[in-house]
Parts: sequence; C-alpha cells; structure tokens
Amino acid sequence: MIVEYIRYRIPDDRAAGFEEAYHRAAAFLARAPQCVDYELTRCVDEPAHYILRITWTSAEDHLGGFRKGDLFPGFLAEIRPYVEAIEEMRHYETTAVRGTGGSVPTLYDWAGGAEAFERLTERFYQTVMADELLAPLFARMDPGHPRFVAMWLAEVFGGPARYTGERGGYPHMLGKHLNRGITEAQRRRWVALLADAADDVGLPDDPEFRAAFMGYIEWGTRLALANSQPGAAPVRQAPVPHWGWGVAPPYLG
Ligand code: HEM
Repeated sequence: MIVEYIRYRIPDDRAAGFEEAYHRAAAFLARAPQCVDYELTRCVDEPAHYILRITWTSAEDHLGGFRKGDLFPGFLAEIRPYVEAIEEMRHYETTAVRGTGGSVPTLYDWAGGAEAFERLTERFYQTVMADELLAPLFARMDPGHPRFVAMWLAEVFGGPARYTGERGGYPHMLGKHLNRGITEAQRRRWVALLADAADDVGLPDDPEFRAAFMGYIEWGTRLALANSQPGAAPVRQAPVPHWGWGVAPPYLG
C-alpha cells in the first residue's frame, strides 16, 4: 500500500466549489479497484490549506492502473479547475510507526482483562470435557491448556503479548492444531460452547462486544478446522492476530 498526499491552497471564495468538486470526483475513487480509501481534510488554523490523502494498493496500481484506466478522465474532469492550486503531490510509504490511541478501549479491557479470559476458558473447557463430540479431541489435553488459550485470546483482543513471549506465539498454536482433523460439527460445537461459557461467566453482553468477539471466534475456528486437515499447508510463521471492534465501535451510552 502507498499513501498519496496532495496539498492544495484554495482561497476562501473557491472553497465551497472545491469541496463540491471533490464530492463528485470521489465517486470515481470509490469505484477504483486500485483505491483503498481517501479523505479530504481542511486546515483549521489556515483554512486555505487542504490535504487530500489517498491510499492506493501500490504506486504502480495508481500510476499504471488508475491513471491509465477508464475512471481517470471523469475524475480529472471534476478537479481540473483546481490542479494549478496543488502545492505538493507525492507518494509516501508507511513506516512501522502507527497505532491507535487510547480513546477506544481494547476488547481485552472491555471484557475485563486477563482474569475475565481465564474465567471464560476455565468454564469453557469444563463443558468441552463433558461434551461427547469434543471430549475425544481433548483427551490428552495439557492441564495448562485453558490458561494458555486465555493468554492467546487476551493477546488477540489487545492485551499483553504473553502468548508470544511465554508460549511460542502463532507457530506453537498452529502446531497444536495440525493433523487433528477437526470436523465442521466439532467446530460448531466449539463455537456454541464458547458462546455459552461467555454467558456463564458474565462477559459483557452488549451487541458491539459480542459481535466483535464472536467474529473472531468464527474466523479463528474456521482457520483451525482448515489447518487441522491432513495435508493442509498453512502459513507457518505469523504474528498473533489482533482483533478490534470492526464496524461497530464500543457502545458508550
Ligand atoms: C478461535 C478459535 C481457536 C483458538 C483461538 C484456539 C486456540 C488454541 C491454542 C492457543 C492452542 C494451544 C495452547 C497451548 O499453548 O498449548 C490450541 C490447541 C488446541 N486446540 Fe484450539 N483454538 C481454536 C479452535 C479450535 C477448535 C475449533 C478445535 C476443535 C474443535 C480446537 C482444538 C484444539 C486442540 C485439540 C488443541 C490441543 C490441546 C492439547 O492437547 O493441549 N481448537 N488451541
């Protein structure tokens, strides 16, 4: 991905027309398969300054795909009157310095921290061991397993990276699923029992939290099933995934 920044200086009497032009031009960006997202911002301190940020799938896709494609003429026609007001138009590479601030709690904090995930997995594996479909899979389960899965979940949902630091991270988790031959019926039971355990131990039941939580569980169990099949060739090295709120942010009343 590459980020294009275009800086404009637009006098006050042209500002409304400029924003309207970009409203129309944005329809072409929205349809462009090379465009990831875009945002036009206006400077508060010096309102003549605008910055348009466009994230492209790559610089080549922007210059070779979009610029030479069917959508560009329509896009350019809308913004042509403002081209001479461009002060900078460049591609920037992202760096490793990025992240989210503290304004939105992590799912880990929202759930109640490490202790909440430990309660969850302790209860969950009690019901797993009493379940005729799942118990055989876990017959030789390590006694520490509920705690290890709690560490994994905590890290996924934005808690400390303990599974990575103390337990071998993603490759270790993957190794535990390989060749287990998990069936779809077992996967569904796993999901259902985890949802029940979440109720039993009183994890937050607001729609936003549960949607994000179960979204990860659906994703993760489908991967676990696929990776557990004989002959599967999953990615061997990866970081522990991070899961956030998705499209529905925390409900704050
Ligand atoms: C989101 C979904 C899942 C997550 C996050 C998850 C997480 C984990 C983790 C972290 C481990 C390794 C624990 C350790 O460090 O020792 C593990 C092992 C294991 N998982 Fe999963 N898992 C998921 C889905 C499933 C499903 C759907 C099944 C089967 C129905 C399953 C069966 C197992 C088994 C049998 C082990 C080995 C347990 C042992 O003998 O110690 N997992 N899982």
